[in-house]
Amino acid sequence: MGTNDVILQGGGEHARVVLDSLLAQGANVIALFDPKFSGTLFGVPQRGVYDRSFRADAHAIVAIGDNAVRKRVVSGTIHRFTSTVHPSVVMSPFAEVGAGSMILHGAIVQAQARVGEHVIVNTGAQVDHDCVLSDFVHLAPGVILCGTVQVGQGAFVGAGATIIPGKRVGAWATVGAGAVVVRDVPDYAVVVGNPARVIKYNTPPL
Ligand SMILES: CC(=O)SCCNC(=O)CCNC(=O)[C@H](O)C(C)(C)COP(=O)(O)OP(=O)(O)OC[C@H]1O[C@@H](n2cnc3c(N)ncnc32)[C@H](O)[C@@H]1OP(=O)(O)O
Repeated sequence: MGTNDVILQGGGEHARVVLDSLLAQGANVIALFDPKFSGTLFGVPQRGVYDRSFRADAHAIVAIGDNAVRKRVVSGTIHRFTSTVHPSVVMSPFAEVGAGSMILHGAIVQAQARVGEHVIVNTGAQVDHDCVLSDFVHLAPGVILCGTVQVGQGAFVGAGATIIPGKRVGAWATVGAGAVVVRDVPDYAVVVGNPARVIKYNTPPL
């Protein structure tokens, strides 16, 4: 019993690295909830559909990579949220990380960066000084955010993309893998290439 006890919503691919991160931190992960899975994952029981009454004292993380799905599942979760920061992360003591966020293996979060709630900073991603990440953002592996970049709610930045200082990625926008963002990205825009250009627009999430 106690605040070190954690449950995960989600049992798929992203949940594996989140579970790995929590176990490396010494968290006591007591259950995974996902209707698609049963059995165990890394020794943790997978209990199927989310049980709102299960161990109300435990904390939760929604370990789902898709930003819109993660937002929806967060709104249906009544457990209090915790976050995970893998021990290999370089985290400035002057950075902030919100509840439910996942700062994964080898990431760097620099001074005065502000990471919102339910954000994923994936393997080896770099968030430099004074960046602001809104809730439900996902930075894929190897992303580089230079200083003072802003990323709007629900935006997804693909693997290895770079965003130069001071630019803004709009809400629910998508930055393609390997893109170099040199000007602001509008809300919902999908941008690719170097320099990144808009190729289409995402549908706003329900
Ligand atoms: C641990 C983890 O794995 S976390 C997950 C990490 N995942 C990623 O980083 C995935 C990033 N996703 C991408 O880059 C995708 O290609 C997206 C989201 C940009 C576009 O995907 P889709 O909407 O399916 O677009 P689609 O594949 O139809 O491509 C549309 C056009 O853009 C081009 N394009 C797509 N992605 C890129 C890219 N990253 N860079 C340059 N051009 C691209 C395509 O070649 C195509 O061009 P064409 O119309 O001339 O043929």
